[in-house]
Amino acid sequence: MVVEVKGITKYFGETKALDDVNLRFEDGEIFVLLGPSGCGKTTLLRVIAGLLEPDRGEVVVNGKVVNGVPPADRNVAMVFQNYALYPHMTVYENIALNMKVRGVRREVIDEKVRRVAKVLKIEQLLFKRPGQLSGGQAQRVALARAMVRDPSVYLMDEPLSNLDAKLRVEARAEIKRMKEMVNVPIVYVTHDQVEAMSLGDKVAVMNEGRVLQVGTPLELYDRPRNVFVATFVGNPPMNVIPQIAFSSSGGSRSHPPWGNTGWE
Ligand SMILES: Nc1ncnc2c1ncn2[C@@H]1O[C@H](COP(=O)(O)OP(=O)(O)OP(=O)(O)O)[C@@H](O)[C@H]1O
Repeated sequence: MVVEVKGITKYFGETKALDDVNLRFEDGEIFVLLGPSGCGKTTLLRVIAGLLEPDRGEVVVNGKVVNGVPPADRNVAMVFQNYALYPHMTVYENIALNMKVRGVRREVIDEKVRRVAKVLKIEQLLFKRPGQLSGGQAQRVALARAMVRDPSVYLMDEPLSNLDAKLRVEARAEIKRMKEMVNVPIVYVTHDQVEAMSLGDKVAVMNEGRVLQVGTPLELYDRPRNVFVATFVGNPPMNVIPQIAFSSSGGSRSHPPWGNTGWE
């Protein structure tokens, strides 16, 4: 499965939430969208899911343009920060619901629910209700519910933000384990650069609706293309030292030493 976004631009009134975004998400990779609040990450996920139509550009799944295809027919699985589990159903019923609605046979449903419950270590929770679960357990149930669907792509919007630090580390390991099993792209939104660097196979750094750089965590860390990426990525953040710009030929200064800092 390959999911691509090509030249995606999206306005909300005067606000340009996305500005000519081009990305390619491939099988078996966790692709992190990293950027500050309001940079357009969630909007991009919603465009991929079909919950929003872009003003310009295309969403392409396995070579086919899916603009205009309703969300229900795009076969995407979304995992949000509020897990949106149905409180009146058991964990088992929550995980099984989508398959049940699609008319999957009961034996097949049972086999899938139990298999995924084993991977995510929630077998002992299957007959509890969401209100009886801790945040970490509820988060695993939400992941399990997404995993049984065999989607073309997983879209995850800060799914771990409600967890405490220790649980978050464990949950990241679970998402990595999940990646080994599902073999479709996982697009993962976060504003937390530690999460991005530890989870992402590839990371796109976004700001103000634009993608500033795409690379592996190491590439972004070692060779940031601009000051925004350099200061946003890495912990502790990189120090940026103003440099006086000289022209390369003739030794004459292109800027007075007290003036231009040499970077944007
Ligand atoms: N439904 C909407 N109506 C109007 N403006 C919107 C709407 N959704 C998003 N925006 C604006 O579009 C821009 C991008 O928002 P988006 O939610 O995609 O950012 P984000 O990077 O996901 O932020 P956060 O990390 O805070 O969720 C913001 O300026 C936001 O105010």
